[in-house]
Amino acid sequence: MIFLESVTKLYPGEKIPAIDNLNLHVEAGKLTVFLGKSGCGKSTTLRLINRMLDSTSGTITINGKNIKDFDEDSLRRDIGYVIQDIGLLPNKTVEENIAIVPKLKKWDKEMITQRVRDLILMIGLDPDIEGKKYPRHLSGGQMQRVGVARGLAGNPPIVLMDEPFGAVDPIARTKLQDDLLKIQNAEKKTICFVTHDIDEAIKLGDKIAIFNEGKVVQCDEPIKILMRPKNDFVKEFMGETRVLDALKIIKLKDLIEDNHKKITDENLDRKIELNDNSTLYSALANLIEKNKSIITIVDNENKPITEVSFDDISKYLYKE
Ligand SMILES: Nc1ncnc2c1ncn2[C@@H]1O[C@H](COP(=O)(O)OP(=O)(O)OP(=O)(O)O)[C@@H](O)[C@H]1O
Repeated sequence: MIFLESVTKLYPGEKIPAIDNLNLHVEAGKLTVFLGKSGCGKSTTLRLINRMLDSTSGTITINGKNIKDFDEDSLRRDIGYVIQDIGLLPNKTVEENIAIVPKLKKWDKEMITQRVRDLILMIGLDPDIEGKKYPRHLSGGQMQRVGVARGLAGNPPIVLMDEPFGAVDPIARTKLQDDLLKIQNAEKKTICFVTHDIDEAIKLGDKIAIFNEGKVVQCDEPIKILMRPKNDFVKEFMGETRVLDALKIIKLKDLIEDNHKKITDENLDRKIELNDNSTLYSALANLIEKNKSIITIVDNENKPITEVSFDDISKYLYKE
């Protein structure tokens, strides 16, 4: 849905382009994380997409149409933009801040009130309490939430988020990430999300685009980035614990569906209860803890379903 083809951006007066012949395909309805070290061109790429910046060369299309052929104002209204320093208007309440784009889009009053209310609830605040407050009366984390709500308010199909949770403490950040995932599940926006936090990228991304020196080196599902890094740069960037990170995101039930074995040992001393959140990491931790090579998987009534060995985990991790 968003295609960047051979895009280059040379800032005026600079010798080295910030974006250098970059190619990227951002899929519709998915959250694509732009991940990379400081200065590798993530924010510049975001700003090229909503034309806050114009490229020096190359083509960017949205749904097949060159972004240069869109009316600039309507392009920006249809692309939500959430930044770390969210710039809420201080003289407007939370609900008024969130209502800005719907008002610009001339939605009817009732629709605006409903959308604003729904969003305030979705970001875990109370429309009748925080909704009536001014930004200076909110905590940093609450302000970030309002920034996210404001970016989504006009129901834009595309949302660009530039380190939106960078300035909050780790606990508030985890909650913000969980809420974003919930909202994304319901709204299925095309989101480009900039971060340099690997854990955040793995948790949020349907896809992760790894940036280096103004180029996208690899754009894939998190599991592929972790287990099939395209080159040494990606491998090193994801770090020496990348295999453990992969174990944490692979569901145990996926391995079991793929590899259903009969129970050979009824010893329930080495068991793990299967639920939707069980991962290969929990299975492996259990194997190590019990110092065994096979573990029995039971359902929530303690009935054995199957068994999983160390080898099964290792094979599944590396399967094509
Ligand atoms: N207005 C500007 N004029 C000149 N150079 C710029 C300008 N903005 C950014 N750059 C340079 O372009 C390169 C890419 O910057 P960009 O902000 O896109 O990187 P980034 O990956 O988003 O970094 P960070 O994670 O630190 O925000 C950097 O070398 C930066 O110094």
